[in-house]
Amino acid sequence: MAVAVVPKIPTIVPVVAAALIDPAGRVLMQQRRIGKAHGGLWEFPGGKVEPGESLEGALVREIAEELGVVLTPAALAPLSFAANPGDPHVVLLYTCRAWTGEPRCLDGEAIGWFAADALANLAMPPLDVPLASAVKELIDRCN
Ligand SMILES: Nc1nc2c([nH]c(=O)n2[C@@H]2O[C@H](COP(=O)(O)OP(=O)(O)OP(=O)(O)O)[C@@H](O)[C@H]2O)c(=O)[nH]1
Repeated sequence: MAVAVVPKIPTIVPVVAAALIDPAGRVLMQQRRIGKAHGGLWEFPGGKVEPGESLEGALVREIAEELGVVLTPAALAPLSFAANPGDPHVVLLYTCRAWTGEPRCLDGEAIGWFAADALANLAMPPLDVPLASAVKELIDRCN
């Protein structure tokens, strides 16, 4: 009897990230520190979910660490996720339009606010390309 060979995949690493959208419809992006994986590329702020954390709890923690702002949990809305064969990371993207404080660059190389049309011009990790498109579509519909 033939036995199906199921290719093994690396253990999945869940990553939560946030598209902070301001009242003008601009999106906050963060440039990764030079020297890290994907260094110098622009991504959505966030990071890996730690054992025992909820997705939203991890996102609130990461955003506080990276930007010094407190996200309003009720304002977090799941938008999309992205994964690629061979890459263990799965990025789960939320949008958020309400937070407390002024975002500051505490962890990345730089942060910036970008119009939806400008997102496609940024150099990004591969997983962020479809996520940025989903954010642009949302903003084009809503703003
Ligand atoms: N935060 C974030 N990470 C992303 C995005 N897209 C993407 O491919 N990643 C990848 O997902 C992984 C997240 O790792 P991270 O380094 O930000 O997470 P962390 O803060 O928990 O990290 P640490 O373990 O290095 O301290 C990185 O390999 C990163 O390149 C994104 O939009 N946001």
